[in-house]
Amino acid sequence: MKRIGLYFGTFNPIHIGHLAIANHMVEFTDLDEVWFVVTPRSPFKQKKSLLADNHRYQLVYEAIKDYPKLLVSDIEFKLKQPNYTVDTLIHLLEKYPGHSFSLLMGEDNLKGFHKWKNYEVILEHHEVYMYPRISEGAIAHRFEGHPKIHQVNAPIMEISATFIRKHHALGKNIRPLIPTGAWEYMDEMNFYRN
Ligand SMILES: Nc1ncnc2c1ncn2[C@@H]1O[C@H](COP(=O)(O)OP(=O)(O)OP(=O)(O)O)[C@@H](O)[C@H]1O
Ligand SMILES: O=C(O)c1ccc[n+]([C@@H]2O[C@H](COP(=O)([O-])O)[C@@H](O)[C@H]2O)c1
Repeated sequence: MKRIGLYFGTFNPIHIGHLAIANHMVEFTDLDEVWFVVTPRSPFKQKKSLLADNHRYQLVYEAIKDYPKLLVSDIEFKLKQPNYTVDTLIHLLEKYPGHSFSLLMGEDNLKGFHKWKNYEVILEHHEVYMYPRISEGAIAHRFEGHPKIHQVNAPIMEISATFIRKHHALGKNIRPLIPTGAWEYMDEMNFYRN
């Protein structure tokens, strides 16, 4: 049985913070692979300056192509929007009965996890690997010491895609924040210029 860690996100665009987390998880936990699941529409997010699904997918692909244990998935492209993780997990289990699927989640997202669709169902069937983020608020009591939620001491890199999009459009050099292959594609395609 292959142990897969799922890293859900819009990746608009992918940046070195995402890559560092995915790589840390696959190197320092029992996971065999991490799959970046590119989400067409996240339930709680506005569709602001969101690049087309295939372009965000390609950016992730370019960023991870030299990392054999990291993969990208388009499983959500054909599913109903907004994309609820519980529904995608059901789909993945049907498609890959021989794999086990865990979730990678930042501490910030765990703080809002009780608002996710059927989060109890997710926790019943899947492990969560939580990594630290600088954020406000507290983790809900019900998740503290939860047997399915594992804390991983991954490095904290406080970079956001919003910052990257904004400053790239203003003409700032944000190149070090984007993995090389993804940067080349983004630059060539003129993404987020205005
Ligand atoms: N610097 C970072 N370090 C670790 N995790 C991050 C970082 N930035 C975002 N994440 C997390 O990675 C996942 C995918 O990120 P996503 O692309 O959806 O959001 P984002 O990078 O915060 O983008 P935006 O600024 O457009 O909202 C989310 O769970 C998000 O919380
Ligand atoms: O299933 C849900 O109810 C749900 C609610 C919020 C977020 N998610 C997933 O978490 C991912 C990261 O969320 P966000 O809002 O930090 O970009 C997003 O791409 C979705 O796949 C899922």
